Amino acid sequence: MYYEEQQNDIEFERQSPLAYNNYNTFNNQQQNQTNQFENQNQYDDESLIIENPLDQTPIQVMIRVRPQFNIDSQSALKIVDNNTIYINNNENVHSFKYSRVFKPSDSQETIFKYVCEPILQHAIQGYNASFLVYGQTGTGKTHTMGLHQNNLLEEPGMIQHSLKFLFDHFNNSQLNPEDWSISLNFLQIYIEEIFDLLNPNGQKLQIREDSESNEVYVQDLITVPIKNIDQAIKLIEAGLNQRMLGPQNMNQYSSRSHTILNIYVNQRISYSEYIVSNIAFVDLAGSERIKKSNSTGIRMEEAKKINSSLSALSNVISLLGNSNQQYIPYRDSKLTRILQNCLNSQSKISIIGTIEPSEENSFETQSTLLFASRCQDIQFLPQQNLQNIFTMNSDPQEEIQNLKDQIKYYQNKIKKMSSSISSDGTKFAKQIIETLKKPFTKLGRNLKQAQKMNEQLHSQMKNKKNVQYEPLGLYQAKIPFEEMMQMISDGKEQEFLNLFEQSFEDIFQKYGQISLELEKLKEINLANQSQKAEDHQQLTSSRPNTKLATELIEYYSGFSQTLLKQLLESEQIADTNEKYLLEKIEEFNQQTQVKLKDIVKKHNIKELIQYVDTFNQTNYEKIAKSESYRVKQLVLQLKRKIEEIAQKNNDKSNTNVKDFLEKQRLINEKKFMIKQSGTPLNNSQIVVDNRSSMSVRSNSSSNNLTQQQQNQTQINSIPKGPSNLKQMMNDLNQRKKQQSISQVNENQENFSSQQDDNYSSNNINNSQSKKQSSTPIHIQRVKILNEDLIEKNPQNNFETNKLTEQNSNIAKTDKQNISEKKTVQQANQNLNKEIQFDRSSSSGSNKLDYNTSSLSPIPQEQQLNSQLKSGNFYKKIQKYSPFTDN
Ligand SMILES: Nc1ncnc2c1ncn2[C@@H]1O[C@H](COP(=O)(O)OP(=O)(O)OP(=O)(O)O)[C@@H](O)[C@H]1O
Repeated sequence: MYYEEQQNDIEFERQSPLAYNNYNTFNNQQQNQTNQFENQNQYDDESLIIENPLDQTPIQVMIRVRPQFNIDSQSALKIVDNNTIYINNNENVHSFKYSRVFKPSDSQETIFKYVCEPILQHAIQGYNASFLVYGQTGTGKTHTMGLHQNNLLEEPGMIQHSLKFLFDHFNNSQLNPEDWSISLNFLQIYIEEIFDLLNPNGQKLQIREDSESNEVYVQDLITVPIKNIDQAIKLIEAGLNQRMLGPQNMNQYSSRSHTILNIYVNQRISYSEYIVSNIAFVDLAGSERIKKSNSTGIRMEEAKKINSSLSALSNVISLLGNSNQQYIPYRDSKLTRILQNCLNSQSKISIIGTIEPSEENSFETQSTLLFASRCQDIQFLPQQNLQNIFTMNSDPQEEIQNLKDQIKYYQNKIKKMSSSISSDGTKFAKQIIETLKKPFTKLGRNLKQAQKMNEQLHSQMKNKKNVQYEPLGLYQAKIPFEEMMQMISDGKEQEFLNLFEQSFEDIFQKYGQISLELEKLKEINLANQSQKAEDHQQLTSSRPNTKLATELIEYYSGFSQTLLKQLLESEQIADTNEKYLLEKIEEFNQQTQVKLKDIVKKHNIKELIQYVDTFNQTNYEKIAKSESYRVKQLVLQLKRKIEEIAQKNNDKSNTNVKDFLEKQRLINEKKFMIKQSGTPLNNSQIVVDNRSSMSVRSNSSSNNLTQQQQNQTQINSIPKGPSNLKQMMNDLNQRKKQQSISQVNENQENFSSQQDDNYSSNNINNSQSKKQSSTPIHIQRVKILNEDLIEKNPQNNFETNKLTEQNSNIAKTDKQNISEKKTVQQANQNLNKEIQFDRSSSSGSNKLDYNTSSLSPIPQEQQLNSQLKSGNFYKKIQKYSPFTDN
């Protein structure tokens, strides 16, 4: 029964893709009456939210747009509403519709609420479910899943939220703890081989099928029962350490394998009955074009396998929705085979295509959008070619809003960062101690040796005559590491710093004492002429100074390297040039060593401590803040961009308004003049009253001359002389000319005279307005000769309107002309491309048999548009497979 309902849903969508919105709204209305899931009511305001997954289609396809990192690049995307997105792929603008389009500002929590929660509700009733993230490398698949190795708890994604949801659900349920359990396994498919991420011995695993239940399973894959979310996180963390990552041109930490985390929910529903549901979280490897990523060798092999398995996945998913399809090619790839239990029409499948806005990746973005469309098995909605209807981001307010959203997102990130700085501080202090432990212990050992040696010398001295010498005391220094650690754990940072400084000073004082003592011994020795040469030798070489100095330098460079490494790691996002980093480390080490050697030589403990302090402080601050600094910079840049856009918009609208008002004024005057005359200029005889009056007489009967000739004659017959109107017309002509020049300059447009001619012959109105506007008109006063004629004669009215129209054309800027020409040119180009494409294509069905030369520009454009509307154009785009490297 349920299956039948689902099939009906699918059929409905297939028959009427356009009605998808209505269907959802209708569906929501129905569900509102019988909504079993009270806790989902909070999303009722969103009309297209999945309210009750049981009544929905098995596949939900969504798009998540990542924030744009490269803000210098133009955005190729426009999110129209919760379901629609436009992409501008440089040639055309295409529209796509999905169950949901998530904006860059949508949080991880929002994704969980909309994508996972309804499906998990379904899963805990015993159904299988799968969540898949698909997209170009670096667009946020791993982020969406929450599988970034060091961020499992800091930026929880779908997995962490889902685990929490499941544990919360069962802990608060009526079920006895022994009647439910959750377990998980974690695997990766790398170059078509399966590896268990929870089993470090790295054996390749095989897929098997249970002969009785026909269930597919991975042999020897370890499934671990988990009691709480902490255990789960630890397991996932351990698994992620084994995941295949590869430095990829497009993403530094690119995942080169498909990763599948299976969560199994077991529930005992009666004395003898259990239900088990399998929820699969699939982080697909990043799709990429091999050419663009410059992959070679093993990377190329990886990329090929990734692309072919993604292709198989797309096939399987698109066939699932087809009720007539008997055979689903699960065996085409390991990915589809493993997911067989969750990828079927009885399970819930949720696919998120991840994309990013920048223009340079628009090709890949379009591939993801096409893949997603194909998966939802809903025919593409009629693809409007929106070219020249709107320009991407043409609305500055919208662009500003978009940037503001981004700022909000980054400001939240900064807030989070600053709250984590103090915990970073504790982490950092612990690291310092760990780093210090070794060199301090060594220093302690050195001191012991020095003390021993000193005692020896002391006894030697004692035996010598005339020597006045008292040893200074014990030199052994104990560093209270345990105590320090405790202080850090208790958050007593100040106390720790005091103790640290004190111990440090203590050890250096002792070091100083030894030096002093040895100096003294040396003096005595030298004073004692009887001292043998070898005694002297022994004394000098055994000075612990050198040893200590070396130790110190070693310790400091080790320590500083650790700091530097952290610093550079946090800066890596900003600069990933490895050579540059190595040089920086080298330079830094040299500087530190020189400085330290210098300090050690001087035995200046205070300076040394000071140096360490400032060094630590500046570096620590840098480490802790470099990331937030980067983000702050980004926010600043975004704000500047907003100002720029607002400024531009202001300037533009100001000039637009001024221009518009001026033009309006001139046009009105002209209209007024014509109205007063009652007869259009081009169809009347103008009688000039030399005593500053001019009469216009209807001339509809005297039509021997062509319209243009008449105009010209009439205009030429107007006596030249200064007047306001003349001035105005001249001004208008002048301004139009200037506007046209600047417009042309601005757009770098160069139309050949040939094109101009062609164009003007096809556009009489424009050519006339051009000619009229470029001819100075000298009118002093216009007098109506025959008012009645105009009122009574419809022909005259028509002509008046026509002239008014022509005159208003004068005020049309050349910009419009240019853009119209552009439309025509572009349409021509597109059509030519299409025709070429079709000629080279073997498929005859879409073949266009246009004779380009016989077509005037405007009909060509119409044909192209109708072709686009009928879907032919789109079908061709569909032929492109996102996985083949063209
Ligand atoms: N929605 C988002 N908001 C903020 N940052 C994001 C978002 N999506 C991705 N990122 C950041 O972008 C970078 C790349 O994301 P991620 O590694 O998740 O991409 P991916 O698609 O999994 O790439 P690959 O396929 O190469 O593994 C990461 O630093 C991640 O934190």
